[in-house]
Amino acid sequence: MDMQTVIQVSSISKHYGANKAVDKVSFQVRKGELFGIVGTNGAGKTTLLEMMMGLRMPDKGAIHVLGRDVLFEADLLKEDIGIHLQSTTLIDKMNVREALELFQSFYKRKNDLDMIIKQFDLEPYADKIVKRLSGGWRQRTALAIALVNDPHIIFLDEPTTGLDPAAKRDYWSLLLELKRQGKTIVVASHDMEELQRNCNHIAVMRRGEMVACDSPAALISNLPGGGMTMEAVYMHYAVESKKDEQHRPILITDESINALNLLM
Ligand SMILES: Nc1ncnc2c1ncn2[C@@H]1O[C@H](COP(=O)(O)OP(=O)(O)OP(=O)(O)O)[C@@H](O)[C@H]1O
Repeated sequence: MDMQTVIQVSSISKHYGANKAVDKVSFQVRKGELFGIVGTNGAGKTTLLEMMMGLRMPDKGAIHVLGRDVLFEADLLKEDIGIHLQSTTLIDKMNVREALELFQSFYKRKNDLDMIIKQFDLEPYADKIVKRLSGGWRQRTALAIALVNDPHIIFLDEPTTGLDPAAKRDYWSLLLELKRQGKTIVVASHDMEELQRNCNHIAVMRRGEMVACDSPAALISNLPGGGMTMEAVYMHYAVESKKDEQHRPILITDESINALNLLM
């Protein structure tokens, strides 16, 4: 791992029975990068992200984040990373400031909350109940929460899902500002245009495998059939063709055996 590499993922796998949620995936993320992960639903993005955060353990392979071996030092790592809540249900009944204070109490290193509130333009909302905020402001609050421990790396799992285009754009400009401040950001997302514009590298997942990983420009220029956008890259690598589906192995599960027994 060279000086600039802050995440090193080495041939990690996580299988749930016969389902290869993540299969032999390797890549690295450098300091200050905005690193994107794309893939269809169920491609393994969340499993991959949560293994990097130390929330799920791989069956095989190794992950080093900020020089720590995640398999053995997940507790120590938590101090240095920011975790973005996928759902705000947990904090729905609190006001914005209370939610930030609660999450800050979990960490030893503490960022200045007033500064975070100001940076995110949350001043008018600080005393408002999270549940009553619009989707965009709730996601902004969730991002602010990810910063309460002044982390080096922020992990985000589809943070803009369900937001309108203006709120999405605002959210991405916040991410760019954090990148400018030197934060490393790893984000699973379906916002192809924003990913193309803003990411240094993007990993494309399909059925647990990483089928491509490069800069958006390289991914686009290496498209065999041509194409000008990340959307085309996504359609080429991430979306299964009818032919792939025909070759997909049939999983024999207890449920399918029971169903067959019922038919016979
Ligand atoms: N805890 C679990 N137990 C069993 N199977 C799981 C578990 N978590 C994920 N899976 C399976 O692993 C595969 C990858 O799931 P994962 O949630 O990582 O995909 P994803 O790309 O994040 O999808 P989405 O965009 O829908 O969140 C899916 O087939 C999913 O059903």
